Amino acid sequence: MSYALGQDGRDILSNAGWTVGDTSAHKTFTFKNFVEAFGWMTSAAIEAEKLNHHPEWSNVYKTVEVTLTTHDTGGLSDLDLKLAQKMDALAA
Ligand SMILES: C[C@H](O)[C@H](O)[C@H]1CNC2=NC(N)=NC(=O)C2=N1
Repeated sequence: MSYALGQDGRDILSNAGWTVGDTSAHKTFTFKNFVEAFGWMTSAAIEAEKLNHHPEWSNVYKTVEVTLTTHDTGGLSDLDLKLAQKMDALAA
């Protein structure tokens, strides 16, 4: 189950560097090199699977573009916030 993200949750994402739109949040993660980027994606994928909540993302060399949205609800949910916080912690 997930619930629509309120303004408080949207502010948390925004303050953490995510660009928050009506129905999604976006962030560009830049790493030292490809191995760091792909290693982070591997860790983030495991966390996503645990949450049963999956990112839209793409990788070019050391950059990973991430968009989070909840397809089931057609907008941002608490699961997007949870995954964003996991991703940020793993990148720190
Ligand atoms: C059946 C399964 O729970 C759903 O398809 C899950 C899987 N991962 C998901 N990931 C995302 N980002 N949004 C969803 O709505 C979603 N739904």
